[in-house]
Amino acid sequence: MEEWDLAVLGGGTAGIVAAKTAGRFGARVLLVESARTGGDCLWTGCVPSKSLIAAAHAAQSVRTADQYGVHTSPTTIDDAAVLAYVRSSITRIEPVDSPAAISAAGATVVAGRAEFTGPATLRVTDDAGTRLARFRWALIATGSAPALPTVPGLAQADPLTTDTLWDLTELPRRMAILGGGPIGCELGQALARLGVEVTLVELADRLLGKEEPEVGALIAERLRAEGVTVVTGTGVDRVTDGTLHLHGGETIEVDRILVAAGRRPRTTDLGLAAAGVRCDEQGHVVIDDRMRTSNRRIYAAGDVTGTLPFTHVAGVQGGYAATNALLGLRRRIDYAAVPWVTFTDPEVARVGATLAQARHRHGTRAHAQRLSHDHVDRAITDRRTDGFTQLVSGPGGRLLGATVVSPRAGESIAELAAAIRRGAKVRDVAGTVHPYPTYADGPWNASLAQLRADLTAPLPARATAALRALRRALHPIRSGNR
Ligand SMILES: Cc1cc2nc3c(=O)[nH]c(=O)nc-3n(C[C@H](O)[C@H](O)[C@H](O)COP(=O)(O)OP(=O)(O)OC[C@H]3O[C@@H](n4cnc5c(N)ncnc54)[C@H](O)[C@@H]3O)c2cc1C
Ligand SMILES: NC(=O)c1ccc[n+]([C@@H]2O[C@H](COP(=O)([O-])OP(=O)(O)OC[C@H]3O[C@@H](n4cnc5c(N)ncnc54)[C@H](O)[C@@H]3O)[C@@H](O)[C@H]2O)c1
Repeated sequence: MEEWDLAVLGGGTAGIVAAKTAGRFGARVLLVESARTGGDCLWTGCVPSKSLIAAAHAAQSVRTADQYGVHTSPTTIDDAAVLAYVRSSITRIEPVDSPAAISAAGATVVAGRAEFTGPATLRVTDDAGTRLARFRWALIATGSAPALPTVPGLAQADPLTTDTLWDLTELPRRMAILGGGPIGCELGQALARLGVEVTLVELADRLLGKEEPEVGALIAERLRAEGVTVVTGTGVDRVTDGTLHLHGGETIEVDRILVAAGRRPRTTDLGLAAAGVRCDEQGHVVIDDRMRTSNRRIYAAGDVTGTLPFTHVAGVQGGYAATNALLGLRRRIDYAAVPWVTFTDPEVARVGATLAQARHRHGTRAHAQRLSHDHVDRAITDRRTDGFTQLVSGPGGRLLGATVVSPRAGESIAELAAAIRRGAKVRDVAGTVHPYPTYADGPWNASLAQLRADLTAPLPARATAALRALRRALHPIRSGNR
């Protein structure tokens, strides 16, 4: 039977980073991938969606050029060319995630399905048959797949998911999207900008329910202004012949349905019971802060764990899991300082606690400083004052969380993540000089506003008055030119 230091199940971001890390340590590493290395991010997630968003952004820039005095002829969208552009981005990034690149880092890549047969053994099934392998450590990195809600008639309507959307050769004229989370909002806006008549249906009362409450309303308003029909607080009762029947009795006629209603972990048929690996009620593999499962030889990383389902988290978890297993280290992620971005326009960038979460923990000592981007010069020169920055602080002015809504908000959030990671205070952000005029003035101006507010509190105000009086006494104004 083959023997490996580390066996990796799944060749998405988590698996690839783990395999490359372990390979570079000189370990004997096996990576088994059942579909194509690169996983969700490369083939069906981040890369195609951000490319579609780039095309949609170009269309919108042309459409709104008039406001800057730039006059253009009506925009025409060439669906086939847009979709070819999306595929070209995948092709450009794919070599980094290819079997050749993973092998070059010292790991062995096998195309096949992996499943545990015991606490330290695997079965790998490929075209040639099955083989057994023994491992010292293993990493479960099998990711997640789109979840289909149980709506009568939905499955028969041949709904699209983000697994199949990218296979289209032309865009439908009318599309309903079920789910107003990051996928529904990002793709809903992009598809509408590319000429699709989009209806976005969200079961909950607001879009982007994990963000600060005002974010959902702001994004809904923006989507509506761009022609998207946004329906919140209602679901779909059934689907018949291209018609969605909503809870309230309203009907919507569409050509295609895109389901963006969350994801489920890929943990069935992995032999987890035989391996002694525990899952939670949703099927996510339960891990501790070192990414170890209930079987101490087996680690898990990425979407399959149900922690924060983002590529950057999957990669770091994969790298740390490999390091912890092979070198016996105790590397942990500081989840309170992990940022993420929803790539709508404006972007919604977030790190750490919302105000409600901070209040839950610190009561009235938690505080939010909010700044409208009406006060950010770059937003004014770009005519993009529709965003805001909110800094959430706790006892002693420590920064606990932040939300930035603006163009390029994703670029502004990293400094706030670094500040939270360092345990910095809002006044530390204020004390850092930022370049003018940038969208980073949002966080900076918010922190300065907080500092000004703090200085008007009774104690600092008295200290300032005392210092001012002392300085006046020491430096009297003299008459004449001496
Ligand atoms: C439309 C969309 C847009 C997104 N945009 C962003 C974004 O902008 N930024 C961001 O950070 N995140 C984004 N995400 C989330 C991101 O794609 C995921 O968090 C990330 O890809 C998870 O990586 P992973 O390695 O955990 O899983 P995956 O990438 O899903 O990889 C798992 C791999 O395991 C393989 N596998 C499964 N079972 C087996 C088995 N038994 N044996 C062998 N192989 C197996 C699968 O084929 C797959 O290749 C987006 C997701 C979607 C759907
Ligand atoms: N920019 C990014 O980082 C990015 C982009 C896209 C996706 N992702 C990740 O991918 C994952 C999946 O995204 P998602 O948007 O599918 O999931 P999600 O769970 O974040 O949102 C799904 C939404 O669908 C709604 N919903 C559920 N059932 C419904 C129904 N029957 N009808 C109408 N609405 C329904 C839910 O209330 C929820 O708001 C997320 O965890 C996200 O973090 C990240």
